[in-house]
Amino acid sequence: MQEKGNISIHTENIFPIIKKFLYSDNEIFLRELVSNAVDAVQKIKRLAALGQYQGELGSPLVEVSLDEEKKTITISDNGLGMTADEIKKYINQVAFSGASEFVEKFKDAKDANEIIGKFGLGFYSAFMVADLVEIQTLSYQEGAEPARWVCDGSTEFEITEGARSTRGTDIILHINKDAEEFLSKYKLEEILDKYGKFLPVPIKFGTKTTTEPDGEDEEGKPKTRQIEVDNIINTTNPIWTKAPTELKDEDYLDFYKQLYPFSEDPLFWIHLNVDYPFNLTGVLYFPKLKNDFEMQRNKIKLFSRQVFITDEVKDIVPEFLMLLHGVIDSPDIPLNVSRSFLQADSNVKKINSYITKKVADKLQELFNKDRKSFEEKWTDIGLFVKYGIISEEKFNDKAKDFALLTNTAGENFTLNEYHEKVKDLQTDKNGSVVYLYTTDAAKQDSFIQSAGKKGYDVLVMDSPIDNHFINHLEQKLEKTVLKRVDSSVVDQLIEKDEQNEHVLTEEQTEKAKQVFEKAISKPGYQVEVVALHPDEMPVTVTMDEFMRRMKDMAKMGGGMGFYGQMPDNYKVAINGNHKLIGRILAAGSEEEQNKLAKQAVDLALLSQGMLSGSDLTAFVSRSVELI
Ligand SMILES: Nc1ncnc2c1ncn2[C@@H]1O[C@H](COP(=O)(O)OP(=O)(O)OP(=O)(O)O)[C@@H](O)[C@H]1O
Repeated sequence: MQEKGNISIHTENIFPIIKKFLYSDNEIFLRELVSNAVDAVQKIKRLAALGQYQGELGSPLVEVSLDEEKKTITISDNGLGMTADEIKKYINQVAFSGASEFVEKFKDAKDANEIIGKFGLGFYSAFMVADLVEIQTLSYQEGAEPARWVCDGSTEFEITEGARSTRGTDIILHINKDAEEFLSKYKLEEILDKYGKFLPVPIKFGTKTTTEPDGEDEEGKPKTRQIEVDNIINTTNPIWTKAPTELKDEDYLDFYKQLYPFSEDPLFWIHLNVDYPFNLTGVLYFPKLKNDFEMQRNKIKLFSRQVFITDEVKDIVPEFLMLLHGVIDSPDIPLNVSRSFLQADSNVKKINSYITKKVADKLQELFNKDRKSFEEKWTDIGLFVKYGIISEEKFNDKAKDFALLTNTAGENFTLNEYHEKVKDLQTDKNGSVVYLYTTDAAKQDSFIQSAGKKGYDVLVMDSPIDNHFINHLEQKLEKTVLKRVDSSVVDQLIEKDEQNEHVLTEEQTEKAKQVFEKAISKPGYQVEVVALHPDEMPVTVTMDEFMRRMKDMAKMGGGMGFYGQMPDNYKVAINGNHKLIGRILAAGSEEEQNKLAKQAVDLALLSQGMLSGSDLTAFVSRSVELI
């Protein structure tokens, strides 16, 4: 048997595509060839199960071996092998999908999908690293002859009689000069570990030494001995291939540790399992969030039939769940294709919304089943939920029932509960319910206290996402506005019909305004005399809610450049009912008035963490003097 020929279907055009576009990373040749070997082993098992192969199956095994001297890497399997005709058909006719014929032939078999090879190009990735590729193979078919195929990466090939005496295939790669880095045991081990750690057939790479018990010595103590065993690099039944009912919490936690050895235990997990209208299994974990979000992205590993593909799951996993950890396995995600294609793919879209729905359902279930524990985890979960609420309408529809608002007392409320809680006291004269919030409870403490005295409740909105969440709430909730607790003096936070009066005469009011304007003598501060309770602070400095929000957005790069450039504008509210104001007005000299007014303003700024630099120094020395 000797035959020479040309590989059909414009192979000349295909090689550069394989090299450049399909596989940006040439290490994946090993993934492709090992996957083919795994497929071959699974196919023979299937044939045996269907009664179409009666011979000895042996233990399924794929072996990767390295010969540094000969500069070869060999991938061997005891799968179904190929006849010379099959080589011509499956290997030579590149675009002819061998798998589709296989499926056609066994289409009545259950799980035929499982064995579809999707691309028909994987084998040729060998030429990314080899300048000569040889196949030695013996088919399972009765009376089959061993066959050998050899190709140097041009469009010419040669088929001759082969040397293999047992069923299966060896793919021998003669590694080219540019790819010699792969002729290293460590490099291969690393690649196998990356792509093959969870393949469904044992993958052997060399041997390793282990210790096993070896009877007892003369004194009756147990003895051990060292033996060489196959170095199997993979776990063939990772947890996502099992049914949730077979698994205990420890199994999920162990698997998490295996994937992320240095991480704290996750908060909870979701086992994904769907076979219609697409195939997908996996386990997604909610990690404990650290502040360094960037570090926690790209922690979801994408597999296709247990072959690791990538940890860039953008588009497949909704953006707001990118901080989740775990694995997703789906043969229905197109691989090796460009991002834009992936975005447009209808399966990818379906998978994306499936994951969104599953996560929402799981959260709802946790909330319903054990609200206390849900609340305890809220600091971590809340970030996902808020992000999801803002970015995905469908998620919002579900999440609005379990999203929580937390107040300064640490109590949690659903959106409906909170509305009920505050609506009586916190409805303004226009009928809008005003939710008060703090972004920094320590800094805004004096305002929180004042609000508290009025019976108002204050929410804590201090996570990085709350800025956006606040805007979202205002859009979604009917007749509801949110105001930061320090955006006005307490009486003006929630405007009511009744107007309070202060005790100063018109003349005194005007005088007080002048004194304070002079004492401040800085642009951007607008002085106003207001009627607050005598126990409230004599002076309060605030920034208007709208202005502050716009400025915050500008700082975060929200396209509000105009507001970013506006000077800071503050309101200085003088409490006409505070006895200190009367004292200032009654002070002996103008100088004395000025000093006291300055002191009162600085105290207000100090209590809000707004006093620093030379102003702070001046305040301290003035205080010393006054004592
Ligand atoms: N080790 C092997 N044993 C038996 N047949 C093989 C082996 N490797 C490749 N083949 C045959 O060659 C065909 C083409 O392989 P190739 O890797 O190019 O495409 P594929 O396996 O169909 O798809 P892909 O690997 O891209 O998912 C396979 O479908 C299979 O029929």
